[in-house]
Amino acid sequence: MMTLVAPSILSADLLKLEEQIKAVEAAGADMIHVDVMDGRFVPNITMGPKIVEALKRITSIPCDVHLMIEEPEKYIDKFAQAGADILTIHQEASLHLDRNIEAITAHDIKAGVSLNPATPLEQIKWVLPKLDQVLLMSVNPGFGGQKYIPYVSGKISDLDKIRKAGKYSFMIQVDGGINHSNAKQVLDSGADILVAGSAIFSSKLGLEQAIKLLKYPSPDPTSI
Ligand SMILES: O=C(CO)[C@H](O)[C@H](O)COP(=O)(O)O
Ligand SMILES: [Co+2]
Repeated sequence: MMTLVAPSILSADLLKLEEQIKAVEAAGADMIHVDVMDGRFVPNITMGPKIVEALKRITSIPCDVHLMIEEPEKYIDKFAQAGADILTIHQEASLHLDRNIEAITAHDIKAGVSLNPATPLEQIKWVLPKLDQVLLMSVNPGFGGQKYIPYVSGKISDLDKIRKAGKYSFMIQVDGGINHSNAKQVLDSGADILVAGSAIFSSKLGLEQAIKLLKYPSPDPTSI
């Protein structure tokens, strides 16, 4: 399976957003990851549907919206109408997870569910057949630039085994602390989509090389 890369604009230069989005698209980014934070589910506040609407005017790659908000049911319609192509909600924030997934798919867009690092896979067992994407957080959500939590690699491979055993079609997206040194082992564990913010937008290598090295990671990062 081809590795997909989703640059998180949380780490982009907001004053150069259009230029940077076009640059990552040209460099081979597969989707744009938009981190929505409400200051309640996570201790940070970021962007809303207006950003999604604006992005849709300047890029043709899918808009992958990661909702880190309480009561996501209040905003599903708004983000879908703004143009989200993939809408991911957190299991921990969803009292009625199944109903929320149905609300997303009713818009004919892809539905994802995300789990915090310590949340067991068991929590989403029964909805796996309904999902297009499972987003495994590999940092505690809220901020870019944090360190990858090593035990998440075991969780990725457990989910990959569950996917194979159940013949499910969801993609496994991993988000948080992904860089050129750990990308290969995250992919080897079973991930399909790597979300990366600081490893792309804060890279000294430039956007193009930064994306290329995530898509085709070297087995020996010290050789980069
Ligand atoms: O959801 C997120 C944080 O909650 C971000 O997508 C993630 O942290 C990306 O940033 P980085 O690659 O710098 O860790
Ligand atoms: Co994210």
